[in-house]
Amino acid sequence: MNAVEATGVTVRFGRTVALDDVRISVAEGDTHALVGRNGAGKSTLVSVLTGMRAPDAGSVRFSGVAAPGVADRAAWREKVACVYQKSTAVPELSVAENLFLNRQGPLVRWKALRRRAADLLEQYGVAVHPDARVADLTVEQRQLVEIARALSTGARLIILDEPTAQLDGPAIERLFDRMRALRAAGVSFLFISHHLQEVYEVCRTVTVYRDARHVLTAPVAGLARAELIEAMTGEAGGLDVPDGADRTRSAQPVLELAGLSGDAFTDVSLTVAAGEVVGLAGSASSGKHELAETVYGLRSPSAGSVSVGGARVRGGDVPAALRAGIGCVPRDRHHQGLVADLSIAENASMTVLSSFVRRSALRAAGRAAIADYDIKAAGPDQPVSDLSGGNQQKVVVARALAADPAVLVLINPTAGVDVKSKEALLGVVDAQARAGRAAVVVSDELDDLRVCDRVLVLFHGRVVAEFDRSWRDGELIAAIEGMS
Ligand SMILES: Nc1ncnc2c1ncn2[C@@H]1O[C@H](COP(=O)(O)OP(=O)(O)OP(=O)(O)O)[C@@H](O)[C@H]1O
Repeated sequence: MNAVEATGVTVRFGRTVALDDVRISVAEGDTHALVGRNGAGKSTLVSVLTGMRAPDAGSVRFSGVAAPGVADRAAWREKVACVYQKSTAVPELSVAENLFLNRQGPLVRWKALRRRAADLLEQYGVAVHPDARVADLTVEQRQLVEIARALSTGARLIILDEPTAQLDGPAIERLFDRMRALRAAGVSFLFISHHLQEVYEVCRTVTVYRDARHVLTAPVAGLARAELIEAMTGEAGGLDVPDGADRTRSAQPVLELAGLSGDAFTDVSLTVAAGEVVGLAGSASSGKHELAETVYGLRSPSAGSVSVGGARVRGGDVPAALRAGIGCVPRDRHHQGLVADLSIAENASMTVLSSFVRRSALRAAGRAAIADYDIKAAGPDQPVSDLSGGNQQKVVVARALAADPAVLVLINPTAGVDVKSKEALLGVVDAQARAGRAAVVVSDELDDLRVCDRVLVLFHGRVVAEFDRSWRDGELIAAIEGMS
């Protein structure tokens, strides 16, 4: 029996066909991966499978029974739940309130509700207090609360949309252990990820979509990585992430941090030379994000200084950092990244907007960004809100580079970006370094760090290790986890 079976699904947005007669079936108790390049149609399928959007054609059945009508939200919640990268929980409410949101009757009996919440959390082994505010939970805790909520409404199919994007290594392992235990209890998962090694680690079956079409469904065991990538890209041949080993760098310092301290990090001194790429790695609590955000002016330092080309940059002032030549790819494209209603051309040129007098020049710059960064879009005038997540991320990178900054600070630059586009984005970082720019790459993705000349590891706010190019995966991971 299939937990869910969708057939002949077509979805159109104006002239864009997001899904073209696709199918998917997730067997009961299976963990089924859905992969594909940015814009392939994965999120659109999720919206159909969760009843958020009625397809233009096609049908969905859960355990052989036709799906409820789109308006009947409660009926959908009993069938399927999706844990998105961005939380759908209400941050100001408590865990207990979120667990029973839309479920308690007209009379809310708080004491009973709290007790039921405590029982439920215990049943699913979620170590979170029912009175805790959701805003105060970690990403991992929040995901577990959402999974417990889904299971308690009776849903036996859980969709995880890039669940590991914001988790560190140990939290990812804990999530996978939990998925395996739930699978043994008959829960089915549809797992969406751009990390193919995760697909191999936790999934049994994989489906590939390409350009809105179904291309392949196969057992994961026995499917070679090269075959999987070929199904996704339509091209034979592996991937080639540039490692920049042949890059030359000068001794000329560009970015200098002197005794920099701030939110969650202490006394960091670092010099990045022209043509050099420095990686910053560390767990979620290591302070690496706060350090990078202080460098590009989002946070104020409590001590120390940031200088570019010998000139000190005013702290806590993003426009001042930009004027000093520091371009950034921020952590969260939803909040600090893009203006959803503006076009690709406008967003990509935001850092240099005043230099465009003519609309045609702006559009030409937008067209160039689409070509350079491999953005799947209808054209430069398309609002970024219409783009898939990975394609929005590419616009953020294009924007950071438009002003031709002397220093690039990139936080998780390839988050949500498909394997093939990752190659292109890291190629851009490599090319920038070759052109004499300096770059700081903040990431735990080993592929992102391979483009770096050296990698600093932070632990509890301090630099605890430094690796040159010859690092091995195991030793870097051990240092990130504080075991070196
Ligand atoms: N609201 C919308 N209006 C117009 N086009 C849209 C809209 N939502 C999605 N699209 C288009 O539909 C196509 C499929 O997008 P979708 O978000 O499903 O891709 P995806 O496979 O999830 O990509 P990613 O890996 O980047 O998240 C894309 O071409 C996208 O631009």
